[in-house]
Amino acid sequence: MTITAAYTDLYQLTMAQVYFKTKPDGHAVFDYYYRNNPFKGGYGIFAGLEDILNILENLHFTSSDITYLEQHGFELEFLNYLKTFRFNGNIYACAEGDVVFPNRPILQVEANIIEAQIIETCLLNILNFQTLIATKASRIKHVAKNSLLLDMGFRRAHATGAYYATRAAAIGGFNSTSNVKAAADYNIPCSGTMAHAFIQSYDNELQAFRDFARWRPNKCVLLIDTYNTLKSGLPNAITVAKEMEARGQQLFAVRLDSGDLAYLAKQTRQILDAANLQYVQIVASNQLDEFVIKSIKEQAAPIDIFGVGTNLVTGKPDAALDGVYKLTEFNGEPRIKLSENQVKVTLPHKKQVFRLVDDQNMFYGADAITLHSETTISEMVHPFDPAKRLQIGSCNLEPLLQPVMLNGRKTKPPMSVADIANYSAARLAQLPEEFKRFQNPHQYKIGLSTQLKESRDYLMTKHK
Ligand SMILES: Nc1ncnc2c1ncn2[C@@H]1O[C@H](COP(=O)(O)OP(=O)(O)OP(=O)(O)O)[C@@H](O)[C@H]1O
Ligand SMILES: O=P(O)(O)OC[C@H]1O[C@H](OP(=O)(O)OP(=O)(O)O)[C@H](O)[C@@H]1O
Ligand SMILES: O=C(O)c1cccnc1
Repeated sequence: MTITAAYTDLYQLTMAQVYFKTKPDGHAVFDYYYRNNPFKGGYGIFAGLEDILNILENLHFTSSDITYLEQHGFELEFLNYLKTFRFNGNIYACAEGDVVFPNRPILQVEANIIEAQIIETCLLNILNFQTLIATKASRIKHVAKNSLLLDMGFRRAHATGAYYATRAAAIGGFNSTSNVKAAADYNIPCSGTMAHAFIQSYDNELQAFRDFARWRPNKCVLLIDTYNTLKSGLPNAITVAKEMEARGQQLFAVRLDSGDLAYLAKQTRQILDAANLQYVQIVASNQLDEFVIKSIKEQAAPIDIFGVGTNLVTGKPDAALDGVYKLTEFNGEPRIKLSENQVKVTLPHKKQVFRLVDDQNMFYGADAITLHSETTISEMVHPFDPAKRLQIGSCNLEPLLQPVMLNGRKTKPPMSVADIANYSAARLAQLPEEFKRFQNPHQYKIGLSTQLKESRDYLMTKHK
């Protein structure tokens, strides 16, 4: 499926037609943010930016999109407008791969209201999913430490989501993927082992391993649990490893895919070492996630590579990231959405988000939100408790929202997925450990500038 401008919800177009008729020059600012950290964790990893920018640069309605929309009662003048539709707006965003937190803008769209409205669905679709999966991947990376991570999720992903899941997983810290198409398009290392079917297709396991090693001498990984891991798979793999040595080759690894992975890894390591095969690595897979890998690591299992599928690419157990897109300014006037639930009251205005960084270059634990026109901030106030104030003092202030698209054109050359992943890891290293633990992580604070809070409070009173 090619993404065109029709990659949207119908109501965006229904609203767009009315904007076209009543306020065609309306100028809007929308915030993208999410409300809750995924996985009850302490942070998120922002991903999907480069993809959405590429989509926006080329966004248009095809003639078949227009023909389809004709059946939905859109009138001629609006359909003619859609024929030449392009996104010409500005986008300000956190860097892709950055560590992000709830209820503060991660990205802002500033554009003609028709354009800003039509792109909402696609933008949320791309950013919510990739941010969810990159966050999951970073949690898995956090516990896997120096072990390598292989994304095996293609077959279990929500259909074409696998493509973006693979990219997001790489941003979050996965080293390679089994997904050939995504690997090729995003220049992500591609790797893989073998399936049980291959071994089952032979009358005996040893011959299966021999043939596989013969035709795949480099990075050959033998799956050793089809019949009996320690009594059959491992001895047969050792036989083949020795035959490979005789040909001047090396078996790369064996894969464990069932049973007690820690116990089997320890036994396998011992037996391989005793056979002088210290270089043969151990891959483990089977319904892994960050909790199982953490436990396996605590058991000191000598696993070099973890293969992770379902739990990674589906973002289990969270079905989705709750990212939203809210109007904050129209024709230069601040706009608000009220809610019974204080946290859901939106923050008006085009804004800036400053990250506080201490003199050790670590994140201080709070982001400050200001009007876009404020270039610095010395004191921030809790969004709903005026008694809670923080003097910013000696912290450095990093303005997170930077122009990444101006007048519909990207402002920067693309970054490779590997560079985004390295940046993400460096940013995560600046986040203190208490925000990374899985159980009741510290809450990263949010503060408003006095001007922003006063304007927000005024609008709340005005609309009550
Ligand atoms: N040492 C371990 N510590 C913690 N969890 C483990 C350990 N070894 C395996 N697991 C996890 O326990 C679960 C075991 O799954 P399950 O009960 O289906 O067994 P299985 O070995 O997969 O059986 P099958 O032969 O049917 O494949 C998996 O999620 C696996 O990742
Ligand atoms: O994290 P997971 O969702 O478990 O993903 C990885 C699993 O996918 C494959 O199993 P599958 O049974 O599909 O094929 P196989 O014959 O290669 O084992 C692989 O062998 C792993 O067990
Ligand atoms: O390469 C593998 O071992 C692999 C790839 C996809 C799914 N399961 C395993």
